Amino acid sequence: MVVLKTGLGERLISNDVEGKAFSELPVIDLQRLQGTNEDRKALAAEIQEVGPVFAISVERSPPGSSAIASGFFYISNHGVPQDVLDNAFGQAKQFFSQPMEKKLEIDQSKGNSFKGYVPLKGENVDPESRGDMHEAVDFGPEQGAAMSAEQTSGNMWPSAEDLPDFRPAIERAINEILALGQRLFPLFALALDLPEDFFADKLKNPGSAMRILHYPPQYGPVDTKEIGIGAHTDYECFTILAQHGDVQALQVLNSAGEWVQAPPKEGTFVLNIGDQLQRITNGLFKSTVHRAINRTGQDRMSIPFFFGLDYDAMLETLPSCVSADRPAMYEPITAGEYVEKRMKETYVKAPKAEEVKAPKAEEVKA
Ligand SMILES: O=C(O)CCC(=O)C(=O)O
Ligand SMILES: [Fe+2]
Repeated sequence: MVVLKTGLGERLISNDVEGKAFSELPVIDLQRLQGTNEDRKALAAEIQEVGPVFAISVERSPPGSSAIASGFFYISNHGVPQDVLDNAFGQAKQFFSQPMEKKLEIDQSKGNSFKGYVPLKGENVDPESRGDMHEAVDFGPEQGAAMSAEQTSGNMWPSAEDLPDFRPAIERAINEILALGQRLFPLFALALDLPEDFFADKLKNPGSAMRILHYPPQYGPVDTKEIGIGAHTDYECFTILAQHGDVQALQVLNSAGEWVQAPPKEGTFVLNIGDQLQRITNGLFKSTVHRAINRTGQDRMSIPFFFGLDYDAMLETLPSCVSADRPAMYEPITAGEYVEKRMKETYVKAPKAEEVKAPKAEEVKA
């Protein structure tokens, strides 16, 4: 076991690379989201239940804590049409297949809002690691807010001459998944025994981002300090993750500190809880530690959508999550300030990226 430092404290993790085989991880069927109040309450109860069964965290919990939901499940019947995701992945493949100089036309360092292209090893989510073995391109909702006065909200798009269908496909995916996040949030309110619309005034313009990731395969012995994406928690309230095809790479930390595989499941997204929900619930909802290692020999793509509160909303501990033996653990901070701080930590530690190349199978074998 080794200690992982996350943005919200330390967690113990095993240093096994392969991870435990996939065993029953919960699938929550969202069909009933459109149903009666009773249907939605029953769904919220399912979200409460995944906590104790799939307690992800072995973090040193405060006295008297009991995780309501520790944060990792699949969602089915989510209402995002499959063709929206297929088109987004199709366009993503075309984007990543371009020559490096084309991709660097929208290099993230050209803007100041964490949007645009990030080459292999251009970021590093785990401070103990040496850079993540993926390339990525980041976008936000077109009408999105900036995280802080220092920043803009602007997206950078590849040229319409090179990739004419890219922007419409990606914007459609952003809009659909953003709307799914808005539909899901009331369930989390219900799971906290709050009125469904409790968070509505903090979700007028959710501080959100959608990434498209490409993980080249890694061969031979894999150093856990140089994997697809190092062990980390996400910064927002929850992440809605689409995985492309049938390529297994995502691993989630279970309560024993072991890595459990989370393979793609047709027609589902993976949903994991992030730091903002952990903060406002005073740790009742756990921000799930996860990572990705692509050892399949195939290229992998995924699209995480990070759904957070409005950047100007205050992350304040809910009074119902505080008690005499469970004092508030986190200082109030705006959602934008929190995400910006975590993003800056992620990018500054990465090595300079220009010349990092994915290893080829034959080079490793030689
Ligand atoms: O690609 C994946 O499966 C996970 C991506 C991820 O954890 C992230 O971008 O935060
Ligand atoms: Fe993540």
